[in-house]
Amino acid sequence: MEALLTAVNVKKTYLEGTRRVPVIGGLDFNLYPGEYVVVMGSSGSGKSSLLYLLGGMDTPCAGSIQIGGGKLEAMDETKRALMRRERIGFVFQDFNLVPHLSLLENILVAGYLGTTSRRAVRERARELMALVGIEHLADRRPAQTSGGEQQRCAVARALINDPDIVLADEPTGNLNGANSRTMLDLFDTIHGRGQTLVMVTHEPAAACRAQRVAYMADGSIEEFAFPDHVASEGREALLLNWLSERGW
Ligand SMILES: Nc1ncnc2c1ncn2[C@@H]1O[C@H](COP(=O)(O)OP(=O)(O)OP(=O)(O)O)[C@@H](O)[C@H]1O
Repeated sequence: MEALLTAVNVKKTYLEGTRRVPVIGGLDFNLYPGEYVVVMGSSGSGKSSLLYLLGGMDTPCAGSIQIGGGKLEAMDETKRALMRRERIGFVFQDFNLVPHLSLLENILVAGYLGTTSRRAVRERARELMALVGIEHLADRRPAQTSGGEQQRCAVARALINDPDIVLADEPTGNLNGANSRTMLDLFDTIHGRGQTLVMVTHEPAAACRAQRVAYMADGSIEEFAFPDHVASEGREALLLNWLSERGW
């Protein structure tokens, strides 16, 4: 099967004053259509940096990232913005909703940037609000809703342009246990509808929902795939064992 997204020998170095700080040092990664991949790694290992690079929100210092055959590094900012809008949905840990807009408006503005008619965007926004279970909160502003409801709105916003790939950066990091499970169930639903997912998480139990784990250490990736024959109860022990061998 052809990869939907390919990263080849990707490097990222940040400048801190005059000091160069290497974070990603020659990383390879493939994402196939319909996959659900989790990214793990210790704090500061570069998980968010990787997600920003994969989504075309930041550019690598070296190497190549291709989405659907298009090379991100060959695109100018306008083309990259178009690619992001059409192909990528991003869910942030801290929701990133516009405070003075209602939940519905937060979803609509992301859809109005595209070429779809406003009427079709409104219909889709209503459908997505129902999917994530916040249709009764359409007119509320973010501050008038709970963290879990805001994150569900952020997921609906990420889906409004029907992206090929949804990238989620610790989407349960600011949620309590019950809301976190609701969010993970929602990702299961989205994955079940055929969307390709990449989620950063620190939680092994959450990681067990995915098909494989990309573990970041020393600027590159090691991968763990859950064996098909292992029942869901056995997955966490296997993953924890694998992670502990890597000093997690
Ligand atoms: N814009 C930036 N400028 C300079 N350094 C940065 C920048 N963004 C990230 N870094 C540094 O790069 C390293 C990786 O950061 P990143 O946020 O990607 O890690 P992470 O694995 O997502 O961490 P966490 O789990 O704590 O969120 C960190 O040391 C961070 O301080």
